Amino acid sequence: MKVTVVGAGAVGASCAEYIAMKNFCSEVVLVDIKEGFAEGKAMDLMQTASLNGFDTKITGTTGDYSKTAGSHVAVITSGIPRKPGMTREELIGINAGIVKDVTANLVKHSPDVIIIVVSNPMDTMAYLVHKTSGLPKHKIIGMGGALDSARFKYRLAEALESPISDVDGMVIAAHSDTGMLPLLSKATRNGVPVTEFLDADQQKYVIEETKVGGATLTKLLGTSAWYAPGAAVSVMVQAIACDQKKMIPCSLMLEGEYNQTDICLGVPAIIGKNGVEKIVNVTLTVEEQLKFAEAAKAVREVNGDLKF
Ligand SMILES: O=C(O)C[C@H](O)C(=O)O
Repeated sequence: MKVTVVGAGAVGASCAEYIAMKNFCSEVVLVDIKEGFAEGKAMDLMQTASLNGFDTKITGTTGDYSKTAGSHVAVITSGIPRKPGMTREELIGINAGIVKDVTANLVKHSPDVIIIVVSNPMDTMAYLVHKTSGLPKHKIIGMGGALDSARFKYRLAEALESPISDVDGMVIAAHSDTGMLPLLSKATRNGVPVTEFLDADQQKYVIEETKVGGATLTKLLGTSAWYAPGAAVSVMVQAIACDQKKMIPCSLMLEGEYNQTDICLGVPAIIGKNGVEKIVNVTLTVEEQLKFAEAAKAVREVNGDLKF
């Protein structure tokens, strides 16, 4: 299994590192436009191989996409991250052009590739890849839900004062500060609804902190996060590489599911060797349905700024 990660910045390098550490891929190719940067990151990571006990070969290239030929999966992290005070949506002007070019280069050299989109605004960038790549829809997956769900579980465990391994929960809808929909109604602590443990204020805290999870880190770090995004990507790539049929919330092109059409939004899906094996229809409460529709409206407005 050959995986390409485009963008060797903090997020891309973190993706490559976690993928390699899990030792399920033969090769990871890092691509960057900054001269020598991807090669340097690849070499540094390879020098951890004997220390960390992995056999994945990591190589780097400065923009030579011929080196990515035959990739089964490609991860797009390219573009600029947000700065404190910015929304993800504000990045569309610069990132759309970059994501479009990267997609064309990837598909040219790996026509059967499965693309995982990380660049922001992620739901809109995933939509752009659908509109420009020519790939079938099961091969384009936006990374947001896996990350947002991990942040939800972190906040749930914090409020419950429980180990994270006791907690399960999922975030769907948009990967944005306002459009995320943490499904509190379905979150559990060892099978028991978390609503039986948390009062209204605690529930509100968990939901609000989850939604601004990325913004909180951006404020603390001065740029956006990388460890959890990298780990989330590695879980998705592993689900594909090992045909795990794992249920992961991802930003997918909807054609009627959740009452939406022609839009990429976060929904639970079974991820396996073909990419998206199946979208899972979860019954939402009326309030959740309304929030999902509101998130869709906002993403649609951002999508309207795209030029193909
Ligand atoms: O928050 C960001 O801008 C980056 C990423 O989408 C994240 O959620 O960490």
